[in-house]
Amino acid sequence: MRAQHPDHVEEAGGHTGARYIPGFGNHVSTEAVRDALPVGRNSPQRVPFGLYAEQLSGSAFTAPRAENRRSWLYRLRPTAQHPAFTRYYGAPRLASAPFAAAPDPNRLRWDPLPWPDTPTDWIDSLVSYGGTGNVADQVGVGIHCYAANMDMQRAFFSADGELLIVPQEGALLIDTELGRLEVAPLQIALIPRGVRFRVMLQDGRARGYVCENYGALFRLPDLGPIGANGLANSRDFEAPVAWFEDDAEPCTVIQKFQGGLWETTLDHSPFDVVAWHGNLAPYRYDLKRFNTINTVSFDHPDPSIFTVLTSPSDTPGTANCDFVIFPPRWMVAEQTFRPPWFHRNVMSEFMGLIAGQYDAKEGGGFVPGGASLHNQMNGHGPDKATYDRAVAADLVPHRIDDTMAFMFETRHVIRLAECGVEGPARQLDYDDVWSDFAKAEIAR
Ligand SMILES: O=C(O)Cc1cc(O)ccc1O
Ligand SMILES: [Fe+2]
Repeated sequence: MRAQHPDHVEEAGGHTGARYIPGFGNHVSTEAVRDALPVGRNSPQRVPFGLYAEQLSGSAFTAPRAENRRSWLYRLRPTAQHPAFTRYYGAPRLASAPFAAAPDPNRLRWDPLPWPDTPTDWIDSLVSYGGTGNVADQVGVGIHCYAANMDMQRAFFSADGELLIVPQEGALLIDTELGRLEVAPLQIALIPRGVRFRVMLQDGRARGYVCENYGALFRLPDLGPIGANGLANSRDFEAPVAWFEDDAEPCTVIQKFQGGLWETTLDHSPFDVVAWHGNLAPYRYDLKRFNTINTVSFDHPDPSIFTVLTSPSDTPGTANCDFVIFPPRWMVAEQTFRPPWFHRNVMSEFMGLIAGQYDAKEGGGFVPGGASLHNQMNGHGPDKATYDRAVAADLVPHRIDDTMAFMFETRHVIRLAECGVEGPARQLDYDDVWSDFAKAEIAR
């Protein structure tokens, strides 16, 4: 199976055979079998090889052109060919907004999710920490973590939103209907709503974070005065080339639909798309390619300068969700308190740590795989160890290295799922990181 098309560049496949097409939201064409892709029309009377043409919509048909996202898939069998879905009662800790618990204003922090003690695949391992908005209104996000130790032998899709997957430990091979993605820690994957996929664990086990975006599709942020280049560059997002299985083994497909899980069993592989074209695709992106921009004079810029992807809301500049990272960078600000400042934010902040140490929490407690939540208007910022060091520091240029924290920042208050409230990983002493600050004394 080899993708052949003159319109795009394809990198050589690694040991998994995954190959990629660069560019975010580009209109691409890819075929795993020569001449499988119809030319000049989306739905010819007779598709090459008798393949079935199917449109996959990521936006309403009538969405403005700049917002319009869809792809055409050419497959061995129509997706419609499946028995009825029945309720699935696995993945017991996966849930959707709105969550019933009363919104909690407290600052919260969690240790990493423990590894499962029985074989657990990616889908069954998902634990919802919380979410915003309402899945039924296509507003808000679900925030989940996974800690899995078994390859998925089945396929999954969320009808409720696109999935931003942030691996923290263990590389993933994500087989999707549109092709295969290799995604290691410090890379991310973005899987469109409805696209079926399965997650294989390249290192035997894997842990990470998921933002399930019920709202407007993630896109690159506007750059304003930054100019035409910078932050996450479009060309560094990679879509997979077409890849398919011609497999008559039964395959269970699980879908998440309005918060509920449903399953059916196909008598064939759902990964049977031989060719596709369009601008709705899964992507991977290497966070190490982020062009980090920061102050070269004074003061600590707002963290929006580190936005990788944004899902806008109906109010300009006020995101349904921003995905923000805190990558390695030089700190050179003069006469400045360099770490994150104390603040209260109208937006709500869920943070995770992929690697290393976060520059607001030198005192410990926020470790790779862990998480924290600072909801709307609730004060937070550097811990005491960070503060003490920063006010005493000699402000020579200093490189923050070997680190990668991230934030899902949303305009809506993050309500906790049951596992977020009661999960064994919840730290009960988080408030203490701010309890030891001495009162400032006014000299009279
Ligand atoms: O709270 C946090 O640690 C995230 C954060 C970082 C920063 O540099 C400025 C604001 C902000 O919310
Ligand atoms: Fe913050």
